[in-house]
Amino acid sequence: MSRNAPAVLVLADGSTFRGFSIGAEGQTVGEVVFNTAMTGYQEILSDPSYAGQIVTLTYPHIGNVGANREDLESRGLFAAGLVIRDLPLAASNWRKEEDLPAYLERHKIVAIAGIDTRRLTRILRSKGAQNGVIQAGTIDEKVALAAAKAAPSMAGLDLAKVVSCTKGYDWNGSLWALGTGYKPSAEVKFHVVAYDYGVKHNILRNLAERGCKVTVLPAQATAKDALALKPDGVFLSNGPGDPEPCDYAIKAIREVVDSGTPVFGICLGHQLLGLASGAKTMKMKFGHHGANHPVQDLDSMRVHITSQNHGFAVDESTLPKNVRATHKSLFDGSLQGIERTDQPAFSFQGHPEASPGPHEMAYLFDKFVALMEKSKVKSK
Ligand SMILES: NC(=O)CC[C@H](N)C(=O)O
Repeated sequence: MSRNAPAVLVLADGSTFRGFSIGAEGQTVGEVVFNTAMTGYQEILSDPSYAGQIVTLTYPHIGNVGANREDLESRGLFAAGLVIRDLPLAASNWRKEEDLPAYLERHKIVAIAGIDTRRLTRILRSKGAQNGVIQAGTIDEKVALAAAKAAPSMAGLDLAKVVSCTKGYDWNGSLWALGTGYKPSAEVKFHVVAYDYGVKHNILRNLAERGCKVTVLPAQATAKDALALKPDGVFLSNGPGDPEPCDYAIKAIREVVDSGTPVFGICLGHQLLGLASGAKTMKMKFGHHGANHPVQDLDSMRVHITSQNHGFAVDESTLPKNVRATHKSLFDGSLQGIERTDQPAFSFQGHPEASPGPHEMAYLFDKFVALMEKSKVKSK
């Protein structure tokens, strides 16, 4: 498609934004959310948790560094669409392989630039996340509005099993470093089974960096499948959609936790651990999507700046007696972390793996390793 073809974003409430296309031609439908991270558009686009969502980036200049093969967080791009204010004329970076529009087109992502993302963000913030449609190339705003109105709500959608791997595999490779790129996995000390509900690769790299051999299993693997591998710990990944309909995962997690195996969950994995422990989850108004969210660790009372991407949350008022709150968002007071008091299981709502974002929560990976160490010693 010719660059600068017309494009439109229409929200279900009728709000219409006219701009130009910077990606594939066609129409895309999704829940429109905004992300305030100033860097990391490639990691965001390739985070499977964004399946079914059109992402608006509030930082105004997107595309400055182009795209490369290294900054992928999964096997491809998962966001349903991209909305930005301004695409710089030139992209430049020593790792750049192509520019953002070519990258979006190749991955068939419909994307719009040149709209007032501040107006859009204010609508999403005051009314809440809502469905929307981007059309690029051929425009029919009436059709776009009808499609936005007809799109299903994110509440009630099980997308984890849709994006998950279909076959288990062994993960290889640890964190990226300047000069070396991705390092090989560290010497193996633990075996972790990771449930893939839409896992981000930097989580697996963080585990490998700490001496974990990681076996990734599909979302619908049973507890028996996981425990048959005799893991030192089980990891529950991030992922898209509503956690509540994922009954297969909730059942498996309950059984894994009851076995006494150390468990660590991130984002969707955190919400699923909450549900498996008897708590309830709820849909938030516009969620948390960004890389600068203050979260307080309720044990140390320290405040950490964190990476976030979620539209659902565990409802703190529903926590049963054997679950305690460990972290809290200082933006809205919502629950950010939990820990079981009767089993070695804990979880975090934000993203300790960053990618993009600050690394201040990486201590949670160390906590998981310490739990595995302790339970290894106990079972000897
Ligand atoms: N990043 C995630 O794992 C997101 C979890 C869930 N889909 C939510 O929106 O809350």
